[in-house]
Amino acid sequence: MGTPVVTPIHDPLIAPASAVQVAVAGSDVQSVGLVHDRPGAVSEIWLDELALGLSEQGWMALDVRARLGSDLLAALQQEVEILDRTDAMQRAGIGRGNDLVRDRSVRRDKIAWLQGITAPQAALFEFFDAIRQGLNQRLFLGLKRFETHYATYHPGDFYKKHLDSFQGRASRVVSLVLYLNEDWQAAHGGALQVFNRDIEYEACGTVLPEAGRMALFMSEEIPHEVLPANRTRYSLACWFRQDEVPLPL
Ligand SMILES: O=C(O)CCC(=O)C(=O)O
Ligand SMILES: [Fe+2]
Repeated sequence: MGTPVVTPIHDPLIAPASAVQVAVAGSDVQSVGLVHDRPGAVSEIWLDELALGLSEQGWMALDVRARLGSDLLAALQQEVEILDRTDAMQRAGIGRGNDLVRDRSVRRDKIAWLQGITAPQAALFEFFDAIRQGLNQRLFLGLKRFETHYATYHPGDFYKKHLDSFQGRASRVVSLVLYLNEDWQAAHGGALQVFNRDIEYEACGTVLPEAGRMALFMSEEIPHEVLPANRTRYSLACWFRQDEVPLPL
């Protein structure tokens, strides 16, 4: 069952310095192009499901391959592979500012923040913003924006059990992880282990990082862990935030 200790994790230092402000307060009433351009990508019924999963269980795993399309998934996969191969990804840290700790006993992944500038990223950002608006309309979370980074876990890499946000910080409120690995088998390790929000040492779900799988959970409530991978593991993490500008914790 692993260690019963939950390590609350601050935001990483390598904050998106030029984070794209994708949302402007009050813009929730506007509809998102994606909803109209690609019917079915983000439907009202699907958003209802997400809101229900988050409010009832605090987390859920689902398949979004058909919603995003295989071409977009493949394009994102290609981007992260290139970033990884060209050493453009930086070792992820824990904490912010002077408190940053690159503690390799806690997490070993490498990350690169997305700016939403390339065509695949722009399409993805549209998808994320439709989710942000849909959750706001249903759960009144007041999510102002999101930030997102690619992550690579090389063989042996892991991320120990943690929470993505401290309770009451009103920073990261909802976490989303999208996986980008074709043909991922259980034997490859690297699963996301999700723990019960009330009984922190009780594992309540496992998500294999197969391309098109998506995990969604409440950042302050759901302890989770990335088990050691024994094959390179690509993913994309996104946090929906209540604060408008990144403030030091
Ligand atoms: O990649 C995953 O499955 C989860 C990553 C994670 O927990 C994080 O980046 O905070
Ligand atoms: Fe996390």
